Amino acid sequence: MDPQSLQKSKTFPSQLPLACNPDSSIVVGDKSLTINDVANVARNKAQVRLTENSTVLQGVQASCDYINNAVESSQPIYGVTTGFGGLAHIAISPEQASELQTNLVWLMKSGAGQRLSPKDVRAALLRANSHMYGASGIRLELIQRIVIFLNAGVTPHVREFGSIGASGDLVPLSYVTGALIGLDKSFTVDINDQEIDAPTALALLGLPPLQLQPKEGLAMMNGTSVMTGIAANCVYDVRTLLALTMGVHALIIQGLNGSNQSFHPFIHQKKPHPGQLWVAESIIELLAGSQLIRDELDGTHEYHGKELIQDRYSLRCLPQYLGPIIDGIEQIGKQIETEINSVTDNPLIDVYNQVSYHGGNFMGQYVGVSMDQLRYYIGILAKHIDTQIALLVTPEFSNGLAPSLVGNQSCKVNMGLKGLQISGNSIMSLLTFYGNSIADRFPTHAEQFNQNINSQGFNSATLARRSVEIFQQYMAIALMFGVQAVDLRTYEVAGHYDARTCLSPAMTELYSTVYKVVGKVPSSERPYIWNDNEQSLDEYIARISVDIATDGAIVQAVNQITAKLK
Ligand SMILES: O=C(O)/C=C/c1ccccc1
Repeated sequence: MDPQSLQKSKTFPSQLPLACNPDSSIVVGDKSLTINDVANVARNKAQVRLTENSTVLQGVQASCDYINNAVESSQPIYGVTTGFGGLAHIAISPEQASELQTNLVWLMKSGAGQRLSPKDVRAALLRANSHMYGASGIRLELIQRIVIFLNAGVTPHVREFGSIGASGDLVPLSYVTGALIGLDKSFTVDINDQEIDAPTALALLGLPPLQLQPKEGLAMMNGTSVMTGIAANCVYDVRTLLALTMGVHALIIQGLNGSNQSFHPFIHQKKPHPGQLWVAESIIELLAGSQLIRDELDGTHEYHGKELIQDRYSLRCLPQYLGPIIDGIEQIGKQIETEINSVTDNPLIDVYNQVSYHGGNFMGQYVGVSMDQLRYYIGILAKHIDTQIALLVTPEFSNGLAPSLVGNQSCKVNMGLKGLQISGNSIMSLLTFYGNSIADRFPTHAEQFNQNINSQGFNSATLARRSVEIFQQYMAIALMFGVQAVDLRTYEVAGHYDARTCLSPAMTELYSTVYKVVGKVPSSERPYIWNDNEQSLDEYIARISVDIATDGAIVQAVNQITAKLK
């Protein structure tokens, strides 16, 4: 077919009116979407609209025309005029081509376990982006429904188990598809934290139930969008957690009266890995102006014959340790963005040349392997912080801080942050355990041996989601240690506990916010924790971790660090 005629002759259903301001919308179908775009839609409810670019819209329609022609002329195309997977030898008549697609939704409605969070399902609805490439044979009307659901805050309920991540996320996406078309009352959605059935939701949106056409079930369900949506949200969260990790180290180094010398550019230019350079530069900025550190950037060595002349590795080698993690997470981000902007179903239609290709873009191996790596990185980030905390609480290594960072030492029953450390120790072990891989544990016999290699990408992503949530709890503990440590160090240096006067300016906002979130203000009289019986530390952990998980004030306090991460 002449591509020129494609552009001229096709007509398209008019766009449904959307309740949104098009200027601030995220446009799907024009350009590549970023992880930030996806997170913005998923968490901040940014509005979405489809491109009006006529070439793109014509491509979508042309892919449907291709499928319809193939069905009418009884051409054999996998999953359109044949059965699925290990049953792909079964011929399907044109009369049953539509029923085949609806049936796929029913047979894949076999998920188990809890529901995924609305923000992860919303991220998955960026499947619309994949369909706008015009290679899937799915009607614009169905793609528009995804956008309508997103903008109206209607989120299909999807279960946490059921995808091996090979033929994409068939089981999870069956729930999305069934809800979009209003197939049955057993498909349910969330609207404003309320559960309603999908047909009722469609009625509220003023939409009729939709009959799937040939290829449309496969196009909707045979892709990586759920694992990719979860992964995008996890990468977004981990960038925040990386920035907070830098903040925690900057507090702890000050608490330990560490030196800034090991971050000198001379050292890192001699081993110029991008991540290592970035960490060293950033830590120098985060420590600048502190009265709590040993300022040795000029090459002098403060030495009184008592302490080691140089810091222990968890401080001195911080850029070399964190560098590969920074670089690795940047690489993961790039891979997830490529996956977001990919067509991940099968077969794919080349409307320009009027052919279709059998392939396997639904294999979620990039997500599986990258989320394995993400969890591994989270584990070793936590282990590093755990080591720093061990230095803080042990007088032999803390350069003069009270054991277990006890606040009021005159009260002998005070044991300080002992419980908090043990709680953190228990979480760190979990995080390193979650760092184990799952991509290599795939069943080799799945689906009549058709899916005999598979990615586990969905499981890897849901494990990453859990690992992120646990790390948020851990981060709350780490921040409490950092704040208590700088308060106690301030007392050593200045004879009072208000660290704002001695701390590096770059760290004062994070410091003050960790106070504010638990309803306290820094004071010269007392550190963050004074007597053990004056507060419930578990409530502090809960408040701080909720703030982190909801992009609250603590996250805003490290915005400048996050902005420098790619
Ligand atoms: O082999 C494929 O391309 C797809 C397999 C499959 C299996 C079951 C349902 C849908 C797709």
